[in-house]
Amino acid sequence: MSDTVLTCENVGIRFGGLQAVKDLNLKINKGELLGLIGPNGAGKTTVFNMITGVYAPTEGDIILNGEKINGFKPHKIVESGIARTFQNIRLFGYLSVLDNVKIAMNKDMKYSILNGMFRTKGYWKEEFEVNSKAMEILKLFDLDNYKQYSANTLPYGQQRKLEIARAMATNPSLLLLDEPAAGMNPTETEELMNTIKFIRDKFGITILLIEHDMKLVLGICERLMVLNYGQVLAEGDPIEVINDEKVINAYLGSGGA
Ligand SMILES: Nc1ncnc2c1ncn2[C@@H]1O[C@H](COP(=O)(O)OP(=O)(O)OP(=O)(O)O)[C@@H](O)[C@H]1O
Repeated sequence: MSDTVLTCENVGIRFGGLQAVKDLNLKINKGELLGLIGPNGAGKTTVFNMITGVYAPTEGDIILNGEKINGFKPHKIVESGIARTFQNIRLFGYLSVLDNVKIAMNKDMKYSILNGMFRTKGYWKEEFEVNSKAMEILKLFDLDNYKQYSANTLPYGQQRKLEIARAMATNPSLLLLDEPAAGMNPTETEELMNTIKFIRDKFGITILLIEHDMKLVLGICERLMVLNYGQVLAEGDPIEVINDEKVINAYLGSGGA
């Protein structure tokens, strides 16, 4: 079996007259940590939106573990094994930390509405299992002590961590992180870097990451791809890529995004 988890073949998308992404060719191998960078408006989030089924590409194919997934609805993409976090935190703020993780595990639950209404033995058994699994995940992220807190009462860095924990609860083979360090202070960013490395090493999960924070990018990414005006400008070893003249010029041209 191939080690490739995700392939994008000549992927593109057009919004009216704007070609937001063009001829994207991308391969990510199992366990790889790949960074997707580029100036503001380069098309990075649009790539995530196509991979996760928010937008269907107007050109090309997206293949996950050998299966063509372009055109799948977002919930089907989650079932296929892709999880993501967003630029702006999207937690259920008034729900508990534990419930935020349990909701993400919904796709694994099998009990029917009737089982739930009448609180059958099957319901309690499944509820117990889901609870235990959610607690295990919270422990991994050092969030178990906050399980009863409303998500929106956690400090910012912990909320970002909870988002990743929630994404991991869907048991993905590919995790997409959209600017996970946005708004974090240096200590929180450092902790986040350790968390990302930890989940990659512990679960052998494949991670594609959009980030503007170069310390984080260079600290954890093994390979970088740079987008500019929707096209790949450079790709390869992170240090070589960020020293590439084309890349420097693209960032300077955008005001150093
Ligand atoms: N739904 C949409 N309709 C029209 N244009 C869109 C849509 N989504 C994105 N775009 C445009 O596509 C281009 C790429 O946007 P995108 O958000 O992917 O960039 P980005 O690299 O993620 O930027 P940033 O770093 O600022 O988040 C931009 O010109 C944007 O305005």
